[in-house]
Amino acid sequence: MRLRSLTAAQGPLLSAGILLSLVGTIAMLVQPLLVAALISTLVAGESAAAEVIALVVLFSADVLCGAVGSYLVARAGENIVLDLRTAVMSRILRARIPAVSTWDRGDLFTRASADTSLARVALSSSVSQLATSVLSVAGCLVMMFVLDAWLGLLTVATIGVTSLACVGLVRAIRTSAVENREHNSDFGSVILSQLSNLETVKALRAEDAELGRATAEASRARGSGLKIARIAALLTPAMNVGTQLSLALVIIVGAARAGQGLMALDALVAFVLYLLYLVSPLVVALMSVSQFQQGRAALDRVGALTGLESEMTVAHGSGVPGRPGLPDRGSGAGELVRFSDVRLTYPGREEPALRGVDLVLPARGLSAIVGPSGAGKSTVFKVLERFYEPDAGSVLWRGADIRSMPLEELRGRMGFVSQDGSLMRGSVWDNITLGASDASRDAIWDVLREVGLEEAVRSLPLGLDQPLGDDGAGLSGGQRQRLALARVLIHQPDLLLLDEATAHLDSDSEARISSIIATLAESIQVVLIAHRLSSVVGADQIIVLEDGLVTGSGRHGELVQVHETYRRLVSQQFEQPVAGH
Ligand SMILES: Nc1ncnc2c1ncn2[C@@H]1O[C@H](COP(=O)(O)OP(=O)(O)OP(=O)(O)O)[C@@H](O)[C@H]1O
Repeated sequence: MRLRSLTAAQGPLLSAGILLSLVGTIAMLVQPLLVAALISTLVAGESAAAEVIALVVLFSADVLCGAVGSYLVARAGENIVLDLRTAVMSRILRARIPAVSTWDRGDLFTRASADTSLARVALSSSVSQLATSVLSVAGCLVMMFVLDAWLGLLTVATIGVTSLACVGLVRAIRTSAVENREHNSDFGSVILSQLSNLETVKALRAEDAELGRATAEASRARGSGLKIARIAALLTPAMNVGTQLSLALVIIVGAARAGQGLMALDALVAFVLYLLYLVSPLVVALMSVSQFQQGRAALDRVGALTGLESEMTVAHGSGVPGRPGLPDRGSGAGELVRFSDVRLTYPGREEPALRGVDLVLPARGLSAIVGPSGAGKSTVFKVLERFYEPDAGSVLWRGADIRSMPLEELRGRMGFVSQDGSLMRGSVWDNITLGASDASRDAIWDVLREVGLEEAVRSLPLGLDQPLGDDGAGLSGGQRQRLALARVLIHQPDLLLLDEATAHLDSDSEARISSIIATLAESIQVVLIAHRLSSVVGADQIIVLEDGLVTGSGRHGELVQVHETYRRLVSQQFEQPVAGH
């Protein structure tokens, strides 16, 4: 993401807007001169029609150019925000999982939403305001010196001292703006985590504590926001004092000079008009420098996301020989996946999650990975999906190293369903076509039928267009899981990975999903991670993972005979005494 090039793309629009605003400013600058000419003509008792017409034209040009110019600048600003947001989201969505997981989610959220919006101020409106106001100030000063150099010097001396004092205020605003962005971001992180865990907060009766946490963060943001407001509030009055002082001096000295015949009366009127015109652009110039500083603080935060490492940089051939592209479905001797001595330690962790895993998944059938909590079961899936790269060892897909394959195609051959199904905001249709935008209506109904959801979806008030909310609200837990299953089946995967996909379901829903899985396992490889061993006893292969190592594999009957940990897990689940007996 190159911020400069994003702004450069809007350069023509921004320049056109600034140019028009400048034309408007020039039209404004000429007005006092015309007023002076009008006065002299009237005093001389001549016709002032030409001056009046010229004044009307100038006023109209001032208004029209100013309005169109500021619209173009605003448009360029909105375009910059859009480009910036697209670039930021492309960075985030294409980043490597380990790179993203080092960031706080709320922080990423604020950078992508609020900070990109503030960046617009820095890149468009404040730049344009600065250009027009600096031109106005310079133009006014030049005209004032042309009218009367002594009065000009007097003005520069009084207003100059005030402006210098204000520059210090602007610097202080920048420091507070950086602090305020951080505080707002912290507040965003807190509310994001609270919104994602609203039910847990309620169940734990932690509303008051959480409200306290949110209020504390909001108060910190208010504190730094007020600090900015206090400094910014001083800017205009400080400038006003300078102007009033200068106005009083100009009128006194000007009147004296006019009395001595050193200055014409119409020139004095024009001078005073220029002085009045000078104040507002001067304040705007200072304010836009302060706004620019605030926008820069936001822009720096957005720019920091350029450091997110993209998956594209690790997607292909990390020094691993092998032809690119996915191997044919027939290759690999009926073997779909082979892990050989796979080792992985998560970034920032000392203990490895996988210590040399060896396993084989055939092209068809049902495999289960079982083992104690923290044994590394989910990590096996993460390695397969290439969310994390192993530190050592290799993973083969139909005989070819997965590092030599296009990431998109590799993931396209796998379907992954997590514990909660992770439905997205949107309709049933949006969820099923996620990553499969070209799926036909018939194909969608086919997969819904396959997972036994056709009736349920047809009975929804809006059918496929029924909005589901963030977590699929509107569907039962079992239906959500089946919808998540339908969403991956539409891609016709060769390998289905189910991470505790039935953990939250009642036995009826679990049985329905188990029967769907059994049917699928006749044609593809299905791998289950399951704590409930009842769902894996019929598996063709059960892999026992302990502390990052495969300590056994086989069918249920065999493992019960020979594997100590598996026997213990089975006895814990099937032979628990019933409460009260
Ligand atoms: N993103 C991560 N960053 C750092 N450590 C992690 C991460 N994910 C998992 N771990 C650690 O790696 C080890 C294996 O985790 P994993 O989730 O694979 O275990 P699991 O067998 O699936 O556990 P469970 O059955 O409880 O879900 C654990 O010690 C865990 O704390």
